[in-house]
Amino acid sequence: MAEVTIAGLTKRFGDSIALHPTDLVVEDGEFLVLVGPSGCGKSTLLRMIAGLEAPSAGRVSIGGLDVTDAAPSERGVAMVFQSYALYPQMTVAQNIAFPLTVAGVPKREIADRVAAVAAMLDLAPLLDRRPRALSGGQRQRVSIARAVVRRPRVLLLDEPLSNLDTTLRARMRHEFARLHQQLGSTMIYVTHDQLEAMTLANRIVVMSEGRVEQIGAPLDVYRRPASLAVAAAIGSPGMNLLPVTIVACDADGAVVQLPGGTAVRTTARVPADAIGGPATFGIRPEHLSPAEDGAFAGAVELLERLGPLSFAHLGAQGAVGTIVAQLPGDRAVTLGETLRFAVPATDTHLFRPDGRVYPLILPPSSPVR
Ligand SMILES: Nc1ncnc2c1ncn2[C@@H]1O[C@H](COP(=O)(O)OP(=O)(O)OP(=O)(O)O)[C@@H](O)[C@H]1O
Repeated sequence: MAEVTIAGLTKRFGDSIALHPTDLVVEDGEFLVLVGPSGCGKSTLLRMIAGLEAPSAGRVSIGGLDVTDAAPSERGVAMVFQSYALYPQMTVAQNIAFPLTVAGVPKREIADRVAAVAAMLDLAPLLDRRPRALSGGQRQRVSIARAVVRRPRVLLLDEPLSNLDTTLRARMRHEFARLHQQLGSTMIYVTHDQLEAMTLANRIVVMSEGRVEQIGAPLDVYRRPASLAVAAAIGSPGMNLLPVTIVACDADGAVVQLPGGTAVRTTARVPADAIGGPATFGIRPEHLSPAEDGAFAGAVELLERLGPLSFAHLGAQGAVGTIVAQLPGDRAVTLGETLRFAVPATDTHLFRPDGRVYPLILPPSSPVR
């Protein structure tokens, strides 16, 4: 078993707090992704699990054993970093074998294990090469092979793809998904790339300013962000955000006034004392549906054609940045043209002034789309 449990884990650097007290249970065999903006504490949390950083408070257990005071080598974990420090004078096979050689594993077993890992990561034809004769993606695969050859109970990955180009990143994302299926080991993966988080994770942990903001399955977090910080971290292009005034709330939810004066319905439940007050209204680009008589209008300032779909950037009064609407790829659009969109109440989000989301009113029978 390699469940990872952290309890009250905290890290201070002098007067600043990199990680506020945090509790988290990573299930055995789970692929957990820590995501969030630069400086939010992802690497610090990972390094404390690895034993590379000592916590200021709190405990770390792996497989039911408290390892808080154990050396990194005694934890049964392996870590893959963004920069893959391979030994230049060694061949690929020797690089992969290195941790086993150091541990005194018999030569015959080393050869078998290196061959098995090389086959898993498509490195077999490259075993006799030196690192300088490899591409970036191949080098990163060697560093992953070197980590997994030890058969760690937990594999920790800190932005392992951030030095690679887009095509290689996509390919390596598939490799990680496959590797996880084959190894079945617990994986904790740090990234600031929400696409990696969405596609790889069993569960995402969204962090902001040294705190866990939300934990959940990728689609649940995408559909129901618990705060503005989560809405900003998950989704590309991001959620459209507009400052609004709450004008009413009835059994179906709150009605808000957009900066241009238009009233829009939401399914948010707000307390009576919030009526008349400010809030932040959110809607994702794919939920602004073109409609002649739609409540929301904006002039097209920029059009990004991606092929199957396009993103129209609209000038909109009071918006945080431009408003982005997703359109069919073949939709004819002229720059400067004003487009109108319906704003379906069930696809809206409403955030309190402190950034937390207002709860939603949904009839018990209605499925969460
Ligand atoms: N050794 C250190 N000494 C002082 N402050 C540190 C140290 N390491 C990290 N920090 C601070 O702790 C905070 C969290 O850093 P951390 O590296 O965990 O963030 P991150 O979310 O992994 O960011 P990134 O995506 O940029 O790697 C940051 O404010 C950082 O400046």
